[in-house]
Amino acid sequence: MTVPLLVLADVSRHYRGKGGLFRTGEAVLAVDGVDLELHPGETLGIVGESGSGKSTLGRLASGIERPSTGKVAFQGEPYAPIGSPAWRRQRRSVQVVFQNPSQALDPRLSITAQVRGAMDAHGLTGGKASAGSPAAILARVGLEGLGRRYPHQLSGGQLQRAVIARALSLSPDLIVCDEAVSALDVSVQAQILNLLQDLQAELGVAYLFISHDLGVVRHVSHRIAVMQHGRIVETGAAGDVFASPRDAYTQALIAALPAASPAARRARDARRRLELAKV
Ligand SMILES: Nc1ncnc2c1ncn2[C@@H]1O[C@H](COP(=O)(O)OP(=O)(O)OP(=O)(O)O)[C@@H](O)[C@H]1O
Repeated sequence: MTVPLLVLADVSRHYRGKGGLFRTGEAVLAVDGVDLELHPGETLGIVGESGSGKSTLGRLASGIERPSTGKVAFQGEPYAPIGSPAWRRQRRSVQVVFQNPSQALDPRLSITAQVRGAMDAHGLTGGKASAGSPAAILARVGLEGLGRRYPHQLSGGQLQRAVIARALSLSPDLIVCDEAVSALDVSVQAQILNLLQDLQAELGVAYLFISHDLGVVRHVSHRIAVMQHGRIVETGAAGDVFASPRDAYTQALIAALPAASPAARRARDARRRLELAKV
């Protein structure tokens, strides 16, 4: 067994309720006693309905936010105080890809300038970059020849490729993908998911892959953790969780999935006919 890249031990995060200074709102327990481990080169999918705490978990896992209680360790160390030199090193190793790439990019800079800027900020340009030149990285993610373009000159899929390129330029060990393909058309989603998988095979990067879309998570994950009301209610190998979900909530999520292929649809229809015949 490899040493875990990321460990969350009994991690909780609460937020003070709405209501401002003079009115007391109820506190929200967004993440409630979560234990999980992520190994180098692995993809752990986090699924659950809206408000189940997935994004909060992603922020805790990436060190952007700190737990109210419990411990988060990345490469065996707790995240350093935000802004410290140690934190900057950790920030390089843990990258985050959010849902909306146009918000993540600077509209005033070309794509090449944004990748180079990220590398410069971490002292990775001038031959020190293991990921290669900005042009090589952009080519690797399918943006060859497009580096001089500005964000408004790219499609949604190309923008997300640019965000991935910027993350890759820092040679991260972990990329937290928070609904990274949710805003894209289904065919573009598939291209980006395939790109992420190819990059993992080549570079050994691990993903914490957060999505409300079970179909997408099934496609990319080695293991899956199912969240409900801030807690992990089920975790296991992706195939096992889908083939024989133990928790009633997971079963309901899977039952709500549209059958992916005509063969799967035919099998489901046949099961339904059998069930009807029993009545
Ligand atoms: N900064 C915050 N301040 C107050 N409450 C918050 C904050 N962030 C999240 N919450 C609350 O914590 C709970 C979990 O939210 P979170 O965004 O983590 O869930 P989610 O599963 O990612 O949902 P979605 O898929 O809709 O983004 C929700 O009740 C949310 O309103």
